[in-house]
Amino acid sequence: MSSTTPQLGEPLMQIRNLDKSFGGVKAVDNVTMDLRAGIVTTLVGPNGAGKTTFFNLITGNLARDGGEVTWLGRDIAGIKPHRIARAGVMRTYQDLRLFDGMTVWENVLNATEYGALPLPMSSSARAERRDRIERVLERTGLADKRDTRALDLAYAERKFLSMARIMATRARLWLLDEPASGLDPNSYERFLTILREDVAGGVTVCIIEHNLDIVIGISDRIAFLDRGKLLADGDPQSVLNDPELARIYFGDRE
Ligand SMILES: Nc1ncnc2c1ncn2[C@@H]1O[C@H](COP(=O)(O)OP(=O)(O)OP(=O)(O)O)[C@@H](O)[C@H]1O
Repeated sequence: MSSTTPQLGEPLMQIRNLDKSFGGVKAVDNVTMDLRAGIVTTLVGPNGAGKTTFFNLITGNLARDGGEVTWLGRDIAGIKPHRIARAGVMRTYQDLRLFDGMTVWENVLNATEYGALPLPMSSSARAERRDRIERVLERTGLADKRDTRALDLAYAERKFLSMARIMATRARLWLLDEPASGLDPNSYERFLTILREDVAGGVTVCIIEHNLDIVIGISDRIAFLDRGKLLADGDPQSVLNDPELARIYFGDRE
């Protein structure tokens, strides 16, 4: 897939009338939204709202029932997840999906092989990639753990390894599924710093998050899903101050 260079605020990914049902459950119901260059969009909503299913649909992990998803103007229907990743759309998973028997270094290296890199690589490209991984390990606090197996890392280190895998690629869109859940305050600050730096460097982020402090701390825009439907999509204050959405979010609906 080729790539063009959208300017700040232009749509990178356009999602139109996206649908997915599991049996009788409409997990994603006619969702239309844009993910715009350089913008942090937070997906919020109660458990079972369809947030992870939405990610699975736009990364090619699940086949949609209907609707359209374009990346840099091209329809990505039927394209395999690894090819969508290579085109610049990378994700994390709630359950992280690290390679537990591989070291930190090997986990990150593996991700760069699925990221938006031209293959095969010249020796200078390999050296550049090595430097990039070094820098990412420094920023995520994993430099001293490079030879440690993922299995032997602490909880927060595993979360950062899943971030490092994305950071080391040249992905332009990061889809993060609860990346900060359960982090201690120091780790959380490190996470926010990384996110802010990389967004300033041009990365676009869509993040699923339940913690409202985090949502307020990072969002340019909030998309609110409930029972598969996109109920709101706008600036953080207007979404968070909507009493009806608060009722749904906090479980006090009629
Ligand atoms: N593979 C599947 N098979 C059947 N039903 C599914 C499947 N995946 C999701 N669902 C259902 O689709 C709906 C949306 O689930 P999804 O996991 O996308 O919600 P979510 O907003 O990510 O929830 P949470 O915040 O709890 O992670 C739920 O009713 C869920 O039970």
